[in-house]
Amino acid sequence: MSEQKAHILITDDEKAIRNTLEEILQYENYEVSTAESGQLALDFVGENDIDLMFLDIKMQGMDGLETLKKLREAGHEFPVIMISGHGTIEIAVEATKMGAYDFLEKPPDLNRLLISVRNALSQQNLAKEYKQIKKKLPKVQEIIGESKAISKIKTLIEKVAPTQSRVLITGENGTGKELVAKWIHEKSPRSTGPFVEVNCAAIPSDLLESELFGHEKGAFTGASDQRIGKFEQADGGTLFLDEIGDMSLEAQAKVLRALQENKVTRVGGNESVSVDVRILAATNKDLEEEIKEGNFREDLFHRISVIPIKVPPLRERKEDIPLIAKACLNNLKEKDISFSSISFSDGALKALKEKEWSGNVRELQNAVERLGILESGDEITKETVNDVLKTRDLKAGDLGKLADETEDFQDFKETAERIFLVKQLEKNDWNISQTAEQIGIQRSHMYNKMKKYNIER
Ligand SMILES: Nc1ncnc2c1ncn2[C@@H]1O[C@H](COP(=O)(O)OP(=O)(O)OP(=O)(O)O)[C@@H](O)[C@H]1O
Repeated sequence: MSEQKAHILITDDEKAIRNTLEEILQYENYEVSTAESGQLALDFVGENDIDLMFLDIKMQGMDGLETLKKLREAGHEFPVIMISGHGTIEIAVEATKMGAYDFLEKPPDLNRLLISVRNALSQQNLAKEYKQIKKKLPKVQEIIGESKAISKIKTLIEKVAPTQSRVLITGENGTGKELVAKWIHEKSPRSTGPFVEVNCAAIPSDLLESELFGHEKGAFTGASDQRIGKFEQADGGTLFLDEIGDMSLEAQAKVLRALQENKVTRVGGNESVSVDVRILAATNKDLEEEIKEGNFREDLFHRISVIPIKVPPLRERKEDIPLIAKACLNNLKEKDISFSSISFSDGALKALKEKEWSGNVRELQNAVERLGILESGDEITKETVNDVLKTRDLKAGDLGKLADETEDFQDFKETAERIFLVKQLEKNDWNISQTAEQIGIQRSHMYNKMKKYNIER
């Protein structure tokens, strides 16, 4: 936007003022519109782009301050210069509090008015530029780590991202598979298109088909409207099929057909729709093993795993643990000022490195947050790490040890309960309903307990 072409709206119920301002501003080569009431101004900015508004304070009907309030409530962020013949300091202060850029008294002094306009517009330009730059900055969390394994993955991402190849990302839970998928999208020519994720394990198999391919109105009970599926949503971008190893054989057959034909048919529909989608998939299962057991289609496996990327667990790249822990703490500091002065002692970082992180980076992230909250000083010490993470490391066989170490009955009961629940969930391959049924509690109760004890897969 060049300053000369800026569009200014003058809102004043006095015709003489509107005309004077219009003349001055048009002479300066601005595009000028006028409104004779607050309501008309609100209507106008709802339909037109403007860069600056002059707003009279005392008007019939909705006054200037109320109009300003409504503008801000509606999300309009352009600068507003208030004008008034009855200027008092109090009103000026109130207007400024509500986000007015400046306050001019009638009749406005020409020089003061033009300076205010120029300053307001250049500030507006800067704000717009800032927003654009921010939009262009990658929104994806950086992949932290300098281990050989992570460096290799970063190089691989650079190589495969610009291609159309399908990538299968494997690795344990919480290792960063989704993060890798996001970066492949971000660094690909499709980054301006959508990145759409489907967690195949979280959607019941009878609904997965409609989730992926959409449905026509009335296709099944409950399909009250037509809905487009994830394949169509991802048109021009990337579709990330997370936990693909958990997809039913029926859904696998349909996905295979969609991949072969680059077309999808909505559930209950007759016509197929062409889609331009790049597929990335991830799983924590060994798909070759699943094929042997008849749970995964070999033909689909070959289609999706043109480029395999294996993300190793944290225990195989221990040197990355301190780096990731520090990055997690920095992220927390950005989000929450109460963490701003906390840091790790060298001993604490070393202690973190020695822990078993079966939940990988996700577990480490949660642990760092817990440590940040529970540390009473400014430095997270080795002692706090060992203390806070102690119960987490206890295995079922350590109950005797736990009883020895715990003095408080409530503490003991809760820790034992946590160990029991994790064990049962593991036994049931983290199927929450199944676990709840097996141990004889309600599913909602199970969810509450998992939340209480911060249990995650
Ligand atoms: N190398 C890394 N650097 C920084 N953050 C990471 C790294 N790896 C993973 N993370 C973060 O850890 C969390 C878990 O990662 P992500 O969801 O990608 O794992 P995942 O393997 O897809 O997990 P799941 O199998 O449970 O779906 C995310 O918040 C992610 O941003």
